[in-house]
Amino acid sequence: MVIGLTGGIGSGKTTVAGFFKELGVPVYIADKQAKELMETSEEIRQGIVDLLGDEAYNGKFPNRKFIASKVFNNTEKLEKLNSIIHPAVENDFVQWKNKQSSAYVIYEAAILFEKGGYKKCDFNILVTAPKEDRVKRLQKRDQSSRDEIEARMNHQWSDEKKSELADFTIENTNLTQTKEQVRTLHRIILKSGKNS
Ligand SMILES: CC(C)(COP(=O)(O)OP(=O)(O)OC[C@H]1O[C@@H](n2cnc3c(N)ncnc32)[C@H](O)[C@@H]1O)[C@@H](O)C(=O)NCCC(=O)NCCS
Ligand SMILES: Nc1ncnc2c1ncn2[C@@H]1O[C@H](COP(=O)(O)OP(=O)(O)OP(=O)(O)O)[C@@H](O)[C@H]1O
Repeated sequence: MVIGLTGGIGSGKTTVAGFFKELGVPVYIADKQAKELMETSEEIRQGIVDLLGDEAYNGKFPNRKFIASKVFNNTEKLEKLNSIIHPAVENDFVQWKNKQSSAYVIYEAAILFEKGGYKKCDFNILVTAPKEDRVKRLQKRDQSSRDEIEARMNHQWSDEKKSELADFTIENTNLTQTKEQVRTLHRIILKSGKNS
């Protein structure tokens, strides 16, 4: 069974994924794997250089700040970048999933709904948090500017739109309450797996 986990930038999806991991659930973080594939796949490197120019890479390492500056204010380029990276991430996930022997796994991806990945998941969890909380968290975590954060938010659906597709929504403001909701969800998912 695959449980999709998503949420807007800074909502706390990776934090929630960590709570599932503490319960022994295998977790696949799409962002993290995308980063790894960008460093190891020559096909991806060449595709990005063809799209954005030689400045996109320093040797085998992507220049993430440069790439971000080129795509988060250019929908066409972002879509092209996604088309280069996402298929490789999806293929990598399937190979990883086939090696897991647990009752279910978590697939954490920032744009699960936007890109349709939720249709391949048995249940989908949305993590939300007030926009200002998210902006403050990211300014603290990444020293990002408000403009940089909002440029990314502009390429992500609103929480309202995502919540129409989510099977469960975690309002992640208080970490203790969030952790309790994860425990509850864990018990429900295990029980649902027993009946199927
Ligand atoms: C443009 C890149 C190089 C910027 O890297 P950087 O280290 O600055 O950001 P990072 O990858 O950590 O992303 C931070 C957050 O930005 C948002 N974000 C990332 N990619 C996208 C996207 N394609 N669409 C909308 N939001 C995105 C997410 O909320 C993500 O959690 C990187 O985001 C990227 O390659 N994105 C395209 C591939 C992708 O979609 N990756 C994420 C899921 S597989
Ligand atoms: N409820 C909370 N209260 C305070 N800080 C939080 C809370 N949840 C998460 N954080 C912090 O906010 C930051 C963003 O959280 P996290 O990385 O889990 O979000 P994310 O949705 O995965 O972000 P991104 O889309 O950038 O990957 C982190 O520094 C995290 O420690």
